[in-house]
Amino acid sequence: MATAPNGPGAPLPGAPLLGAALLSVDRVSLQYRVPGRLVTAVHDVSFDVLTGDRFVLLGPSGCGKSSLLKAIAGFVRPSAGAIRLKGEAVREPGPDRMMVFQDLDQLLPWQTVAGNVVSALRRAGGLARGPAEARAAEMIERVGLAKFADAYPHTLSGGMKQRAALARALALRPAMLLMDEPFAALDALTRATMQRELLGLSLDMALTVLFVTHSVEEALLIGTRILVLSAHPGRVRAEFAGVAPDAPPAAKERLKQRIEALVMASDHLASNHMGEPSHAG
Ligand SMILES: Nc1ncnc2c1ncn2[C@@H]1O[C@H](COP(=O)(O)OP(=O)(O)OP(=O)(O)O)[C@@H](O)[C@H]1O
Repeated sequence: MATAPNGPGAPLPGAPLLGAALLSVDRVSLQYRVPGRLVTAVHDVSFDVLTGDRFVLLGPSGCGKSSLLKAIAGFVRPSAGAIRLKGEAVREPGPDRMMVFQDLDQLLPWQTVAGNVVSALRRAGGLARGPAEARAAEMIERVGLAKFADAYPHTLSGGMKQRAALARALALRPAMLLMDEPFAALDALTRATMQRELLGLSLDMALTVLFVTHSVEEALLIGTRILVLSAHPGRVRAEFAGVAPDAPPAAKERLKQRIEALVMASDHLASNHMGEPSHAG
């Protein structure tokens, strides 16, 4: 486990009270078999996510962030190491780990916003229609989409589609919300609004969030902790405690510069080692 250079374990002012390790990623490597070779996506990665964390995986394109999230969601099996949620090995997808993707078209197009949430609650959550409809209405209200509960996805803006996807994920009351660059496809203004809303929701609902991004600014805005991965294949470079929202701008800028320098150094290292050790025959 990497140490946090700016104060390991110290809770941020205004941050949720962090609890015990909810998720443990222990020396995980992920490989894909493609014709004639193996592609190593991440190598020997370890970290813990605590209850109440907004834990950010930060790294350049191709460093294996999405692959790690997919493995935690249970879609991809590690080639080495172990992933445990509440001490139990993760073997398959489950409603305790709901994912929101970057893709703006992750809703079922033939169902309304409410229909999408109710379907998920009935299928994955095992709820009867009545309770599913009540819980869906509550979540849709929470994400600010009450007036659009009966709208079909193609009539919604990108931000509204992501709100609906968030409502669907949160309605299942997952132990952990997995977010794979969920705001990357939105315009800058909507992205900033959604980031603020996610922070508000995570505090109101005491969410545990694992958030993937390649934006240092977004990582600093969202993260209570930030794990920096090297370029392909991803390895842990360092873990940082985030900055409190009310921290002096100079403190934020200093941390931003340290993280940016690390990300740039990783990129540089990777481009000097092209073709090395990521691929094995
Ligand atoms: N299904 C797959 N089959 C083969 N290789 C894959 C597959 N998925 C990902 N990879 C490879 O694994 C590596 C990591 O990819 P991944 O998408 O996890 O990175 P990422 O950090 O999320 O990238 P980005 O920020 O661009 O989304 C890349 O080299 C990619 O080509």
